[in-house]
Amino acid sequence: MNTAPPRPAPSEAIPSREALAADRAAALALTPVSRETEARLDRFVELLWTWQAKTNLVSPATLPKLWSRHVSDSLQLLNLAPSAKVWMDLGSGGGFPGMVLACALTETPGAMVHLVERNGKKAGFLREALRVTGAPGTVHLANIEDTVDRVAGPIDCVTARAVAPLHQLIGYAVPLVKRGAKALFLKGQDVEVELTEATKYWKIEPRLHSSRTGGQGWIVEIDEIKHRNPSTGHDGSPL
Ligand SMILES: C[S@@+](CC[C@H](N)C(=O)[O-])C[C@H]1O[C@@H](n2cnc3c(N)ncnc32)[C@H](O)[C@@H]1O
Repeated sequence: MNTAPPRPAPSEAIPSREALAADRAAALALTPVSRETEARLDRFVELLWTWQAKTNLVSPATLPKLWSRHVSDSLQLLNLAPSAKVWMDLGSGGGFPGMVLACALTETPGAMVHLVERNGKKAGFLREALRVTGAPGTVHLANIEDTVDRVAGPIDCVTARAVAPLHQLIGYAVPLVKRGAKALFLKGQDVEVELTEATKYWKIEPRLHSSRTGGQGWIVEIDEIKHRNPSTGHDGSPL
């Protein structure tokens, strides 16, 4: 088990090794994975600690609960799409949920996670994370809008966390969902407000799942999307 001490910015509180280990244990009890996946996640988390000192990959305030707030939050998606092999994560940032999913799917034949990120430093981190973990993924250093239509082959599941309002995410996901993908969007406590806004533009029948990692989080699951008004743009906004 690796609980490498973090190298936080000077203003950040340094969590103790014990606190980090306890959070890791609690997270893995909530969302269990194989020993091999645990080892890959340890390598990923260690790399994230190292890079976090120079690139802001996650909110510093969440670092003491990195495993429960970020790793478990990502892993919980696997139960909602147990047979999905090819995933696309929009706006992957520091790798949540996409990089964690790639770590968990490494032993699954045919698995592939497309990580879409327009920030060069973060895309560099994601490439390095794929290298050190050996997880099956590919990084698209690009805008989501330019990528969703261009990736060939089937996508089973499209994900996003903390990237854009729901109506915009739905607009991004339309080409993928039309090709058969399931959308799983991690959202916070304002999910109802976001859903109300989204249904102005899109005909959807979302299923809402309460986050297993506690807090006020939700997962919005969508299998079908139709334009409510054909004269709307890619993100659902009026043309
Ligand atoms: C707040 S971060 C969240 C990162 C990660 N999903 C997470 O939950 O930790 C949002 C990320 O999405 C990326 N992003 C936002 N809009 C994007 C777009 N249109 N195309 C590509 N990347 C985008 C940003 O560069 C940033 O890294």
